[in-house]
Amino acid sequence: MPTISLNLPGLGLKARNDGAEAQHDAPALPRSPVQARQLSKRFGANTILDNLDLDIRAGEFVALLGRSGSGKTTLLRALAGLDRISSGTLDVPQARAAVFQEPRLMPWKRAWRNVTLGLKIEQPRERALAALEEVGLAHRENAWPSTLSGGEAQRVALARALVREPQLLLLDEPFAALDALTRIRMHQLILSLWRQHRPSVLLVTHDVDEAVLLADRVLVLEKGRIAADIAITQQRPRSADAPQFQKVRAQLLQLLGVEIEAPAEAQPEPQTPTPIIAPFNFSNFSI
Ligand SMILES: Nc1ncnc2c1ncn2[C@@H]1O[C@H](COP(=O)(O)OP(=O)(O)OP(=O)(O)O)[C@@H](O)[C@H]1O
Repeated sequence: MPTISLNLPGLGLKARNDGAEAQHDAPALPRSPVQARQLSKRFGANTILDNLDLDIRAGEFVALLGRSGSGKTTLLRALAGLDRISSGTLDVPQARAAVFQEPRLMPWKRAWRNVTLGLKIEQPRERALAALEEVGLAHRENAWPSTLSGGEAQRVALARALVREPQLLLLDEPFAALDALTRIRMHQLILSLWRQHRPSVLLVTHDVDEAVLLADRVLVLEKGRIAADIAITQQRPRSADAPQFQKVRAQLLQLLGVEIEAPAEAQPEPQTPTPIIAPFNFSNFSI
């Protein structure tokens, strides 16, 4: 007689129809909304993603690091449904939205119209305004994209993502083109929006500090697969000066192939006077 297993989530019960006793297991975890199995992506003869497995849990903030050309954007585009995968399986929520390095606003549409662009929804203006309000830009609803600063334009792009009420928010280096101060403000904004709406987030970044500052988990992509998966347990708000932060940063830099010299004070005293070289400053270090 064939065995049919019926998983009853949350009960840890397996019902079988083969007469055997029901087993009591550990409670089943809810299924991850993002699941990639044996996912491969090839461009011609080049295999960029190679039988990659990935899970992102509901409401989880995951950052993805990797050397240039390792396939981060390729993975993000596959998750966004912008590119087809070559083989494997990929489950993603229908409600997903992406924000890229450049805001990609239509220059001939006012800010609020950019927010609801392509959406068939009731009361689009009110919905756009509410989303702009969330990113602190309600007062610029009628602005043309050319009159917005880089940070403002990126916030309109975020509002455009929010209005779609995504279960999965894909961020491809959205802060990379911004000045340092605006980037700090954007970090705060993205965390507060994430707390409020709790989508699953995948943030592609080159900035190790940004990854450790924001994410629950940092992944490193290498040779087409997830080569490292590091949980960040430090409580938010996180300080880059905390030993915990520095330890993870050093670990990630090492995984990314960045040689780190021991801090100057750990070096033995030189016998003869040597020119003073400022210690390497890790803050905002990016690859
Ligand atoms: N449409 C395409 N056709 C052919 N090759 C592509 C295409 N898109 C990406 N690639 C190649 O796939 C590889 C990975 O590119 P991808 O942009 O995903 O890397 P990345 O990790 O995001 O890089 P970076 O950090 O520099 O942005 C690169 O070698 C790139 O040239």
